[in-house]
Amino acid sequence: MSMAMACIPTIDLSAFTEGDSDGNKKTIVDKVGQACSEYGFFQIINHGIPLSLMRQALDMSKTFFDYPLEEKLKSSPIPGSPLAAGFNIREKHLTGKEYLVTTSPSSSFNVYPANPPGYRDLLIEMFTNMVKLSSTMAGIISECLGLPPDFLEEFNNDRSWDVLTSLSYPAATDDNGGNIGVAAHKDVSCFTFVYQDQSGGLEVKLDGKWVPILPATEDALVVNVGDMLQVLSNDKFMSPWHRVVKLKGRARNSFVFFYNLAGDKFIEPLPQFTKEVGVAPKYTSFLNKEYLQLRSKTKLDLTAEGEQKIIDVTHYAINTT
Ligand SMILES: O=C(O)CCC(=O)C(=O)O
Ligand SMILES: [Fe+2]
Repeated sequence: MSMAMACIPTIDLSAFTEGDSDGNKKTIVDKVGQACSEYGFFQIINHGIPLSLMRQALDMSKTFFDYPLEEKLKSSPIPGSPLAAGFNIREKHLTGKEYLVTTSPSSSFNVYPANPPGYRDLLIEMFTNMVKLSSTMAGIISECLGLPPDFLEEFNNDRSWDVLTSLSYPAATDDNGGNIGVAAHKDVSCFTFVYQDQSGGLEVKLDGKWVPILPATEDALVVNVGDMLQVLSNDKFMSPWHRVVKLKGRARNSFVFFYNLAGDKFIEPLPQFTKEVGVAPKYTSFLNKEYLQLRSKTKLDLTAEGEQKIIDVTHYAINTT
């Protein structure tokens, strides 16, 4: 276990976030590329998001989730809102998990909690910081795929589909639906950032075994590849199976940012990984929104052990045999 844990690298981004020589940037690009193709997971430090902001956001998030349900329900999503921005409690009876969704500050659908005072501003600041970091990461990932540095950001220049989720998981007890907080799944995003508290609980499946991803440092962010990068890169990068287990005696809080592709985009493997290199595409073209809808119908939390029940992006795989 400890050997496998050591495999998931922690990558120092300071050459990108603080300005540094191109030589150091190249080393980072190589490390990210290697982590993306081997594990689909890595952690980043010196990523430019201040620890004080992340701490405050996590603290206020705990305060918010500790409120009585009636208070939290005041921030319920506007009916018909596209990304369910606001307080959600969908699978409470199964996992005890609650979450608050924030989308782009320019969206009119966001529902920000009125309390605790200042939480709204912190959510907006977290979102804005995550977007800025995702732009840096999109550049790094473009480069490690051998694409021009601005490729992904130009391909995916609509930030209205990005989602910041603040999550609250209760401690595991014998009577609250077992130990699963989020069942095994792969993210539908292009890539994802996770800011987790010090509890642990996030796990990635490597060589058939669940491996914990403990925060490397208090300000470390976990990064994982999502389905969209898997499809665009024609499987050069794979979206990893992961899950969250609840911990005995320890509640858990996290912030997750999904750098998503626009819903009205048709997605298929890029010519750079197919036509131009003489490789057959592994996926048919599909409308992202359609896939997101399919996925939102599958209840991740209902299938604690059965990852095979979840519709994933292999739904669009071309059968080459
Ligand atoms: O809460 C976490 O640490 C991760 C949750 C997760 O995997 C997800 O929401 O997709
Ligand atoms: Fe996930």
